[in-house]
Amino acid sequence: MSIARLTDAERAAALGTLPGWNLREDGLAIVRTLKFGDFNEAFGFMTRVAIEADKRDHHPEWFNVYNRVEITLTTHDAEGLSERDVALARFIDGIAPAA
Ligand SMILES: C[C@H](O)[C@H](O)[C@H]1CNC2=NC(N)=NC(=O)C2=N1
Repeated sequence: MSIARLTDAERAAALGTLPGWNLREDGLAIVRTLKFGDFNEAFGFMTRVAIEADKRDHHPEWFNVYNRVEITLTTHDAEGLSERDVALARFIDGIAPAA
């Protein structure tokens, strides 16, 4: 199933509503780094994201060391950013610790 890549205008509008996220250099993904108190908190968060991501069939690319989680969201099917990335970013923001 294919999904549309956001237009430049749609992408800019979405980023304006996602202050924690930055556009990757190539413009094809959004990224956010989160810090937690310790590994247990970080992995608990990752578990909640993983369960939701699997329900959505939309999965993050991520990297974890101890209390740090770097998340990249992109849509392979769209070869870039889609509304599914924006939706997952909003879910993540909803369970992320206050900055
Ligand atoms: C076959 C399967 O539905 C696809 O590979 C899904 C799974 N998870 C996915 N996750 C992300 N981030 N992008 C995708 O395009 C994607 N596609």
